[in-house]
Amino acid sequence: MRVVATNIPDVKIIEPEIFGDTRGFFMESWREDWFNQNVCERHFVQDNHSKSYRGTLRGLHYQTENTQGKLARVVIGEVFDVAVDMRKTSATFGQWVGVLLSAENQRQLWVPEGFAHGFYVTTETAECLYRCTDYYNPQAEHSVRWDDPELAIKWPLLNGEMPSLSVKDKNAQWFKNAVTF
Ligand SMILES: Cc1cn([C@H]2C[C@H](O)[C@@H](COP(=O)(O)OP(=O)(O)O[C@H]3O[C@@H](C)C(=O)[C@@H](O)[C@H]3O)O2)c(=O)[nH]c1=O
Repeated sequence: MRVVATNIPDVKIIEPEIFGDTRGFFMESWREDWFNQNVCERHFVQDNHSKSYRGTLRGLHYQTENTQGKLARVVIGEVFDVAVDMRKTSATFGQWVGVLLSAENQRQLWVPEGFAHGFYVTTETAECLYRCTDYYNPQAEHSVRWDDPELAIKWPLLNGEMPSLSVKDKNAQWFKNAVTF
C-alpha cells in the first residue's frame, strides 16, 4: 500500500498493492496497523455500501456531532469523489480535493473529520464502500450544495447534464450559510 498526497495535506489517497494472476487479483483493502502508521490513528466503527446509477451525485455531507472520518473506495464502476474542508480555522478552509475512484484503479480516499464528502457517478452503476470513524447521526447531518460557485468544484458532468440528486441534496445549504467546525 502507498499513500499519495493531495493539495489538502490532511486528505490522502491510498493505493493498495494489487497481486494479479490468471485467476484474477488479490489485495489487502484495509489494514488497521498500516493505516495507523501511515495515514493517522483512527478506529472505524461503521461500514457503508451504496449503489448508484450514472449521473447520480450524493453529497456534500457531514455531521457536526459524531463527526465522521471516511475511507472511501469503489468496487463496481467509477465515481468522482470529493472532500471539502469545512474547518474554519484551517489554512485550506473551503478548498476541495476530487479524485476518480474506480473498481479498476482501486484507489481509496481518506476524508478526515471536519470535511464534507460527496461523489458523482460516471459509469452505468457504481458501488461505493466507505468505513466511518463514528456512527450515523441524522440529527447532526448537514448537506452543502454541490454546485456552490464559492466552492467551484469541477465535477466531470456527463454531457454537461444536471446530476440526479436526493431531495435533501436539492435543498442543501450554500457554503457561506453552512455550519462549520
Ligand atoms: C448515511 C446513512 C443513511 N441511512 C439511511 C437513511 C436514509 O433512509 C437512507 C439513505 O440515506 P441518504 O440519502 O442520507 O444516503 P446518502 O445520500 O448516500 O448519504 C451518504 O452520502 C455520502 C456522500 C456520505 O458521505 C455518507 O456519509 C452519507 O451522508 O439510508 C442509514 O440508515 N445509515 C447511514 O449511515
